[in-house]
Order: sequence, then C-alpha cells, then structure tokens
Amino acid sequence: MERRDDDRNLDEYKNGNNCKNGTDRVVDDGDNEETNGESIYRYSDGSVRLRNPNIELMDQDILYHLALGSGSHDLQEMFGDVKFVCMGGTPKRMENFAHFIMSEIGYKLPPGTQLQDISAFSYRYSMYKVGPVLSVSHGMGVPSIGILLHEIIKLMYHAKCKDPIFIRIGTCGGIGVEGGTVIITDDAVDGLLRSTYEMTILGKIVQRPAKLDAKLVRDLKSLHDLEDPYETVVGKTMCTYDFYEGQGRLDGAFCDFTENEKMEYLEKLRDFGVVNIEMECTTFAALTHHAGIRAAIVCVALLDRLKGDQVNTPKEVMNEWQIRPQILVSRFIRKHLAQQGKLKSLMQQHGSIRSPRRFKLVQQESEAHE
Ligand SMILES: O=P(O)(O)O[C@H]1O[C@H](CO)[C@@H](O)[C@H]1O
Ligand SMILES: O=c1cc[nH]c(=O)[nH]1
Repeated sequence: MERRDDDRNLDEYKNGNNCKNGTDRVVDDGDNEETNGESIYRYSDGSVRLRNPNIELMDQDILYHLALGSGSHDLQEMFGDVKFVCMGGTPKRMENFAHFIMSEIGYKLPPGTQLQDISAFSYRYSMYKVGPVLSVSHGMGVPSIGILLHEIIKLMYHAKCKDPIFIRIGTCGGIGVEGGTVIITDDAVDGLLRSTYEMTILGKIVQRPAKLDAKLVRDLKSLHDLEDPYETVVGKTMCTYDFYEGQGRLDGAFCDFTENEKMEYLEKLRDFGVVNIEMECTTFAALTHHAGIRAAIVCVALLDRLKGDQVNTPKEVMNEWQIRPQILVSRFIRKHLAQQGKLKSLMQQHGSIRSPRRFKLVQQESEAHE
C-alpha cells in the first residue's frame, strides 16, 4: 500500500529523524536549572527572573498589547500579589471567570467599584484582576497566545510576583471522548506529535520543550468530584495552527483529503494517546516552561471528532460545558489559598460555587450590575 505524506512525517518525527536538508535547528533541551540557590528562573524570594538581559537595561518597558507599561504604571503595586494567571480564548469567558472566582474566593471589590477590563484600551486582550487571580483572554492560536505570554511573563517580572501558576481554561475537540468531557493535558504535542514548540528566530528553527507541570495535573485531577455529572480525564493534547484542514476537518473552505483518510489520521492520534485537539497548548507549555513557571491546561471537549466536524451543540449546552473547566480550576485555587490560610472568612457569606447552577446565579448577578 502506498504510504501517504502524513504517515511518513509522523513516523519520522517519532523516530527523531525530522531534520530537513539545509535547515538550521537549535534544540533547547530545557535542562536549565541551576543548583546554587537562585536559579535562572527565580530570584531567591521566588520572584520571576527574566531570561533576557535587555529588559533591565531599558528605561521603561511598554507592554503594548496589554495597554500597560513599567514607566506609566506602578506594576508592583497593581499586580504584585498575583498568584494565579488564568487564560482562555474569549474576553467574555474570562470576564465570567473573573466574576465566578471573585465569588468563589469571597473577594470583595472596594465599595462603589466594579470589575474593570484593565487592558480595554489595547483593543487586543481583556484582563481582569480579582485579588491573587488574573483572568486574561488570549485570542485564537499560537501567535496570539505567544505575544500575550511574552507580555504577561514580563508583567510577572516587573510586578515581582512570586511563584505564579498559569492555567489555560479552554475548549477543544475531543478524540474518543463525549462532548462535555473535561480534559487535563499531561503532554502537549504539535501536529507531528512532538512535545515541542517550534518557531523561527533569526532565520533558524528553534524548538523549545513543551512541558507542563505533572504535579498540577495530579492536583487538578484529584479535584474532580465523583458527583460531577461528567468525566474528567488526563491525556495528550495536540496543538494545530488551524481549526479546519489543520485539525483534519472536512468542512472548511478547502479539503484535499477523503473521509477515510481523515478517520485514519484521527484514529492514529487516538492510538498515540491524543485525547483532544486545540490551538495553543504547545506554545503555552513551552513558554511557561522556558520561564520556569508552573502551568496546566484544562479544556472542555465541544464534540467528539471521531463522530463529526461541525460544532452543532446548542448554545446553552455549550455555555454550561464551558463552565466545567472553570469549576475545576476554582476548586484548585480555593484549595491552594486555603492551604496558605488565605481563603477569606468571607467564604462563609458567599458559600461555595461547586455547581453550574450556582455559577449561573453569580453570572446573572454580575450582569444585572452592568
Ligand atoms: O476556547 P479557546 O480557549 O479559545 O480554544 C479553542 O477554541 C479556538 C477555536 O475555536 C482555539 O483557540 C482553540 O484552542
Ligand atoms: O474542534 C475544536 C473545538 C474547539 N477548539 C478547537 O481547536 N477544535
């Protein structure tokens, strides 16, 4: 039987034999930790250290796409207490998450104030701060989340944030899992099943290891409640540069493969342990790892790609599904804060939002105030 290009590419990459003739590749093995107290990632107090000597030599650093700057804003005063950076594709999801987490951790805004989109005047991303939690939208795809990560990591540095944890709260296409299933990524792979993020810098292809924090995966998984009316699974996530052809869909504006070829490909992914496909995981995993920041990805599947391509679930159902990763992440944040003795006694006033019904009430309340 004739071998197709994708067979050959996948096999070659799995065997590590993927150097193209004349291509200059630099592989960062990620083994950069030093042992003498401070590391290349951290100052001794745990605050984020940048792997870029240029930044501290600059008079000011303009975080252009966030509408913030180290000269124009007191970033340490504004963001110094941030412990969790949660990000997801859409501004609305991250605004909802900000209201949700505010209620979950019992955070009170100063009297007479409302949650504000801190980056509104960038007209690019939306960002909300609720005490130790930053809730930021990242747009769609690798370039968009890459730019955001550069600026958010620099923000962590300027603000002297200590040991922040980054979590992506997303949606995805499942492979062999039902719509509504929550998926925690333990390995982020690219379209050729490599656990790396590859990009071009100064005309050279650079690969960075796409590594997520294994302990965060276990901690998040342990917070699935047996009473949750859906499954929470752990597995590999594949990152693509496109929603249609790149994810083997037959319903884009173009399609040069057959349904059989598509199914063969998706089954191959499933056999390799890929549970879901989305469009940011390798960049997110690689850039956080490169910065020495612990990170995790929790997505909800909007459909099972082995059963179809179109996202045709009713809006209300999909809205309810999108809350599921947020509930898991909020349990994690609550637990973390409680362990540090920081979960406010205000919790008693608010109670705990562990159900989608309670989430909806908070959402309605926040919308009524808008
Ligand atoms: O739901 P979010 O977090 O935006 O993520 C997924 O949805 C988008 C495609 O519809 C891609 O960005 C993909 O990664
Ligand atoms: O199939 C899907 C659904 C959501 N996001 C994706 O990237 N793919």
